[in-house]
Amino acid sequence: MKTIKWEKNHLLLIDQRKLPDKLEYFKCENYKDVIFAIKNMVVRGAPAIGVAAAFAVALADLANEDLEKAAQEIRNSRPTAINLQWAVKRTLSSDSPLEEALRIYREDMETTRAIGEHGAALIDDGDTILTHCNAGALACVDYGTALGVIRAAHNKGKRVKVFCNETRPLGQGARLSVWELQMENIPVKLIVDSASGYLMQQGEIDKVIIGADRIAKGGVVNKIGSLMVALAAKRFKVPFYVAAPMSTFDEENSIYDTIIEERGSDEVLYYGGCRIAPKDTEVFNPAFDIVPSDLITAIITEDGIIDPL
Ligand SMILES: CSC[C@@H](O)[C@@H](O)C(=O)COP(=O)(O)O
Repeated sequence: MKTIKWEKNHLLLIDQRKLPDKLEYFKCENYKDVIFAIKNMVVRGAPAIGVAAAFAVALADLANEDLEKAAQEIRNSRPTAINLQWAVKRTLSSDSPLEEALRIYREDMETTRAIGEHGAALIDDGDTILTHCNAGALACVDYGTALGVIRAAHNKGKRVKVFCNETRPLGQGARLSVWELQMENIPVKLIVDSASGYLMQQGEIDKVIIGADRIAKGGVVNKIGSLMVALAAKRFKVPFYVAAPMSTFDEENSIYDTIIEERGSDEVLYYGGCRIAPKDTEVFNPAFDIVPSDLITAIITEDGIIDPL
């Protein structure tokens, strides 16, 4: 299964808004369709957003659009995952944006497998692993980063079990990670986000593995709730790993310079289509948080396992 497919002159994206009930592709015929898909989370997850953005530049180029203007609009579609900026820069500075987008696409598949290989060495037979959000095949072209490590360990015959945080407000853990792991026959249990500290206190979790939207000096930015998981992991001495490609590294800025995306209030006010708070409730809905380096055991990349910056 591929999350992203290029077909001759258009892009197909698994429509992640519809999972787990329906597996459908969303067709992007021009760069504005891709921007819509990124903003509305048809496609989400840092590496997948990067690959989609690369094809958005390619689509703009094929349609003879003003490339600088299109690139700026694509860059602005979501602010936090640095893979998006990285992919736009690469395709824009290439002589053939389509060739470059296809290269980024192929590299993503190689990278996630290399992350899986390196990370699987850290997993012991019988481990129970906690993950947050979805850093799986659906967040990349395929295979995944954090879930790629789990997939690789499972494929090597290690018996692993997974707890998925549901990941409020949009439920990437419940809707996407559980779905992916079930398809791979990897034992998985869903928990509410606030249960993960209790599980660690009870000694039920051997390792935490999450993905990243940005890694820079000082720490890692990832889905809101990652910081609370990391704090509990430190308190209960559970190793806390981040799995991500080198394209997620921001070498120029401090992690505290990252723009943390704020999303709309309806994501919090409604649950499964039902309003769960009084009308006119004020909401603050940051989509990401910052895990400081001292809470991170190691970062798993395609180049090997490294210390946090
Ligand atoms: C390999 S994906 C890593 C991160 O991008 C992922 O954990 C995450 O935070 C995704 O957030 P999302 O808002 O769903 O795009």
